[in-house]
Amino acid sequence: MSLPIFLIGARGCGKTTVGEALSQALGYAFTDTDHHLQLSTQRSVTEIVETEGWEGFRARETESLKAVTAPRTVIATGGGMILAEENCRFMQEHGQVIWLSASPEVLAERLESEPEAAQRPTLTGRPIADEMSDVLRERAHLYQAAAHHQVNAMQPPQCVVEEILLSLSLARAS
Ligand SMILES: Nc1ncnc2c1ncn2[C@@H]1O[C@H](COP(=O)(O)OP(=O)(O)O)[C@@H](O)[C@H]1O
Ligand SMILES: O=C(O)C1=C[C@@H](OP(=O)(O)O)[C@@H](O)[C@H](O)C1
Ligand SMILES: [Mg+2]
Repeated sequence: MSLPIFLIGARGCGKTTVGEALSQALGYAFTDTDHHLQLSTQRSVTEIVETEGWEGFRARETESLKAVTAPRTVIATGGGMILAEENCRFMQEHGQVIWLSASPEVLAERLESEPEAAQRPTLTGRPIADEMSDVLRERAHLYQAAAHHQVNAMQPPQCVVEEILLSLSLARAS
């Protein structure tokens, strides 16, 4: 199988961390839509949002998704990639879509210990634990609908990788 693999899920679920490890396990390239955006614009997510608003960032995110999609590539997407129907359709049509699922409590704990403010400007203006509850309430059904497979992201990264590999090989066998 050489189709791209798209990792989706909320901020802090491990798309970037697990994506790198998964790409090594498969001998695939690794790319991250936010990193691509930062490199191509020479600006951080926070800077883009400050100058162009979330609307501007979301339009650029869609372009970034299309630009990085290639065979034998693991693609870590930004947490809001599923907000546009167009992005969901594109990922479903071009590859395998994996949702890294985690509770708001686990996500908030990870984000509090490593906020990476330049990558993650606030989405709601609320404290991080409340924000992650709000975000999951709004988006869980979108992650679910977009994904071919859901995996438990509340385990060590290498175990998440194993679970993804298992889902993909089961999908191949069926
Ligand atoms: N499976 C995991 N277990 C524990 N910590 C994790 C795990 N995955 C990611 N992290 C940590 O959570 C934070 C966010 O991870 P990251 O990969 O940037 O998530 P995302 O790209 O989904 O926002 C980082 O500090 C990372 O080290
Ligand atoms: O959830 C979101 O809307 C966002 C998540 C971020 O990516 P990560 O999920 O990699 O943190 C980044 O794309 C941007 O701050 C918006
Ligand atoms: Mg990321």
